[in-house]
Amino acid sequence: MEQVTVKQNSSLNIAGKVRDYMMLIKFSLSFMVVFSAVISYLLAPQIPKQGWSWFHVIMLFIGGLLVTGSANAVNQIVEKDTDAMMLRTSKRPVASGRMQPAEAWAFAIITIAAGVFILGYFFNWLSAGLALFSWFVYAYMYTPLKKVSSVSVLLGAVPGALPCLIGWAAGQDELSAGGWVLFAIQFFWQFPHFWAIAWIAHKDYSNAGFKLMPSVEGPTKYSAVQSVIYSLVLIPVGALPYLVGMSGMMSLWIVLAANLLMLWQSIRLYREMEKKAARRVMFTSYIYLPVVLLALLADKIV
Ligand code: HEM
Ligand SMILES: CC(C)=CCC/C(C)=C/CC/C(C)=C/COP(=O)(O)OP(=O)(O)O
Repeated sequence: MEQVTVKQNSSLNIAGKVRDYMMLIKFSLSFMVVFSAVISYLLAPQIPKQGWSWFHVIMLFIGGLLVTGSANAVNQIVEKDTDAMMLRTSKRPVASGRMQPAEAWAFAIITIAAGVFILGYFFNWLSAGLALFSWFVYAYMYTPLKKVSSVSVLLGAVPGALPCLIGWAAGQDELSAGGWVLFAIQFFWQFPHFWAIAWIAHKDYSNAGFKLMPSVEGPTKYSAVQSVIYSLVLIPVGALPYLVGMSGMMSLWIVLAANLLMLWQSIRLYREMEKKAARRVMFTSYIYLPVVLLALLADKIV
């Protein structure tokens, strides 16, 4: 009997540890961040010419996940006290005390080193350097600035959009127009994405002393109109891949439809001014990015 409980406990501990590390790297968010880098890599013109391999796709995914995971681990160490004050983040491993900061630091240092090496060795040092820069801006500039001013969101959108340029650079070994176009789409997308989340969690954020929405009062008409404006900006920006010759008519219409949906949901938020409407914008933002990126890739393959 004793033997069985020891075995059960150890498998429970392992499962708990895995769950903690998945939370430490914010797996779902990091997965999407790296997904955007991989699609950008496959969209780089060099790739079909050189031919692409599953090995390189997997190595880019692993390298990107290590770098992004490290960035999120540093973020959660730095924000452990404020994470503990918010319902949404209080169960995170470092904030809850299940994981010591020293362990999270060890993870963050090993993963950033491994991630940058993988990108540099299997792709090029341009993409590796960009990833390190993105890691630094997110962990050491955006994160500390969050409690100072909502300008932090503008700053955070840079590392948030850089995965597109990192993926492009991994394929092209240069920062050409296509990479910047993908960067621009992901850059502007982040504002309606995040402000919808901040709208829903405004009370949580204020309790922890964060000022992240366009207006200090949080969910106001001014904040809602910002989402409408950025959703409007996404319409011409979303046409850029077609205008620079990266994609065709099929994705042009799909991206336009996705942009109009984002705009419609933002307008409904402006009209209704309720959490329900903010939730619609948030879920639309989750669907928007994969739809747009996959449409651009499909246009290239088909
Ligand atoms: C200024 C930039 C951004 C900010 C401030 C931001 C903020 C957030 C926050 C606070 C959440 C909620 C996480 C949770 O539920 O605990 C979230 C969720 C998410 N974000 Fe963003 N985000 C940004 C950029 C991005 C980028 C660049 C991507 C991907 C390319 C992304 C993808 C996601 C995904 C997939 C989720 C859902 C994760 C989940 O449900 O656990 N976000 N974001
Ligand atoms: C390649 C590379 C290193 C990319 C940068 C990493 C990265 C995770 C970018 C996402 C952008 C972002 C600001 C997320 C929100 O973090 P948050 O701290 O506001 O979220 P939280 O409140 O849930 O902690």
